Amino acid sequence: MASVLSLKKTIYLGPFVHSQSLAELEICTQGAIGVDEKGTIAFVERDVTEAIAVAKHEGWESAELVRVQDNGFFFPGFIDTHIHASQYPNTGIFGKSTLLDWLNTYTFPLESSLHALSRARQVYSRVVSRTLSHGTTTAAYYATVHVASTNLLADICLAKGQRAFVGRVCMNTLSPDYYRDASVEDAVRDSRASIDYIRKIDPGAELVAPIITPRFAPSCTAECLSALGELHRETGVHCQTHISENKPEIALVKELFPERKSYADVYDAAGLLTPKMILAHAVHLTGDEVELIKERGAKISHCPASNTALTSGCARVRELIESGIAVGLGTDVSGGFSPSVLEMARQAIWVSRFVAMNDGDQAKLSTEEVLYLATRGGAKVVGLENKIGGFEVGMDWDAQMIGLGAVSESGEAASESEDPVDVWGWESWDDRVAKWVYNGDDRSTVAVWVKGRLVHQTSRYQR
Ligand SMILES: O=c1[nH]c(=O)c2nc[nH]c2[nH]1
Ligand SMILES: [Zn+2]
Repeated sequence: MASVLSLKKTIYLGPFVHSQSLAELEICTQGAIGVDEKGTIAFVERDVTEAIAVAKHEGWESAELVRVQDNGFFFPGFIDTHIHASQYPNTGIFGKSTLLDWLNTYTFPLESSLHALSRARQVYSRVVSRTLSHGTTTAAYYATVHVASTNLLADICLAKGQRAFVGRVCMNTLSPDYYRDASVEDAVRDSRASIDYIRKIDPGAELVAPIITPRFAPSCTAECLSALGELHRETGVHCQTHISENKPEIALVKELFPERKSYADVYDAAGLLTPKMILAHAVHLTGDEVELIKERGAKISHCPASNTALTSGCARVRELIESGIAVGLGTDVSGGFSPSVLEMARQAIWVSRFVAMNDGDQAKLSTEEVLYLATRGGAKVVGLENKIGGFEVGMDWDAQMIGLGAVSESGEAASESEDPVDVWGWESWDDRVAKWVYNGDDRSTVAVWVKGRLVHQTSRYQR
């Protein structure tokens, strides 16, 4: 990884957009954001000329200047709160399956094949590059049960400069013979080995941190969940798992854990329902479970594309948000078919419309709201809300430069790039942002920074 000390003071000039609250975006059309040698935001100026922005800040006279290109704006990096790095080759491959048969048919065979480090390297290099190209600056990754390849994923995130939580998957029951933990002791020993390794390569968790990862209740015995709960208590490491994704899964949990009041209670009894737990899906939670999750301070990753692809259901995101639970977005590759959080923002909007068709208009999520979930909401879910998700003094410069294609008076695109968004010049800024949300893709992501380091750029990016 390039040393952060090699960064130069840089002023990012031009429009910027970020969330101020769930419903409110700040759109500053003439901004100047100063980022110091450590990649931290030192100042945020609004409505100033370039010359004034530079002159106002002593010691910044020779700072590098990076200007927004192509009719665009700076936007905080996206946070993918739930993604299976190991499933990336299967994106789009799910047929008509639902969760439990999808796992056996498509997922376990692929994951088990990543014990081969050469294959793991190929898959993990690609998924980290691809998610960076879509503006994902932070990801909460599931790897596989294999320690060496899980550790390799952490190495790759660090080398490519992506902020990440990397989890070695635990599964000691109801799993295929060829892909499982042989015992609770193995699950704990191997989780610990991966935690130790990741803490060694990035001791201050500047970029990469471990995350304890029981796959989900059906694939872990009560003893295994409790042992992982104890490991969580002992190490203070974050946790991630799945909850209430589809109805047969919930019925199975009831059958496997008859003594527990609910699916959420299974995790609570194991000491896993804490403020550092990320629960993916949460489609069919009962009111009591929502209350329990809220009380414990656990977080939720909403995975709209996956929930639709595997016909799991439509999560009632408005209710979750209104209950006070922190919610972010997850691609859930490869239940989800796309590694793009922007696509998840769109999918979250669509799913909320389907909920609204039954429950009423208050269920609808707005463009502003899904952008909040993709950034500030996600930051809360991974416990980094003071560091990432917005443009505030003291936060890290985890950002993307968005470019939109200008159309000239003759009707031709001003640049030769095949930009997916045409801007005519007569749109309001709110409309430009909406056009990006509905039409943008990785071609709109001109450049991406994590902690001030340039980690992705397209040929359009010029310094
Ligand atoms: O969407 C999902 N993807 C998975 O890999 C998985 N494992 C358990 N439950 C799961 N749900
Ligand atoms: Zn998942």
